[in-house]
Amino acid sequence: MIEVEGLSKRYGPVAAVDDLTFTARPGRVTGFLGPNGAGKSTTMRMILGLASPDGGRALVGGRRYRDLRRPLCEVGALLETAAPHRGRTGYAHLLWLARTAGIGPRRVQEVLELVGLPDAARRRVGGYSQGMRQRLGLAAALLGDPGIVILDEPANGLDPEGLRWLRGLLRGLAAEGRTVLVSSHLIGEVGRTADRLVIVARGRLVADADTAAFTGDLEDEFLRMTGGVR
Ligand SMILES: Nc1ncnc2c1ncn2[C@@H]1O[C@H](COP(=O)(O)OP(=O)(O)OP(=O)(O)O)[C@@H](O)[C@H]1O
Repeated sequence: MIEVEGLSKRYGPVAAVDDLTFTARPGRVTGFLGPNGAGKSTTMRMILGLASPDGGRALVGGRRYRDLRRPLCEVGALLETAAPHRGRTGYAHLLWLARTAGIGPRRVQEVLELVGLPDAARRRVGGYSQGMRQRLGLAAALLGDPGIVILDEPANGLDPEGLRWLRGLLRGLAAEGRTVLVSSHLIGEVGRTADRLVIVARGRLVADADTAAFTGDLEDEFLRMTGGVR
């Protein structure tokens, strides 16, 4: 479970996140949607202890991220900014991450297969396509077999086959009882996968409902809700 309660963060005059409250529950894919600059990445960074809130709090499994004893095994994250070293192979990158968390090499092989990268794993990351880098990032997020998965724009760089694969992966993770929070500015893509949609605009919550409750054209509703805030 991820609990965000009254979370706020300002950057100078910009209220990046403004009194935001929502919950992402286990066994569900929660889509975290909003236009560019809506505050999605800032929220995820605060959940992961990478930015400090000016107000409110974010809990993962009932605790603050920085209080987790084995963070990689409790919360897996894919962030847009977390780029692996280009000169390393995908395998070496994951092995290095695994070692920092006391995870064995067998799990590295497992996650590489899970994300469809076993052959590319011995090549240097610098030669990867954007889609392959996303898959490597997903492999890193899943390395510790975490019960909570937080993914910032995981669909970026994926081709249609990759998007279909990602949908299956996310549904599978939720079916295993994990909490899955996925940000996107692509409403159509997330609407096909998520059970629940949390929509933000200019740092504020504008909708928090089951996907099934959105009965009209999802894109029209999204644009209507996110266009006229304030
Ligand atoms: N480190 C920072 N310094 C200054 N302003 C920032 C910083 N990080 C984010 N912002 C600002 O906060 C607001 C929210 O940004 P954020 O990246 O969280 O949005 P987002 O919803 O993730 O957008 P996108 O879909 O484009 O990634 C934006 O106005 C952004 O310019």
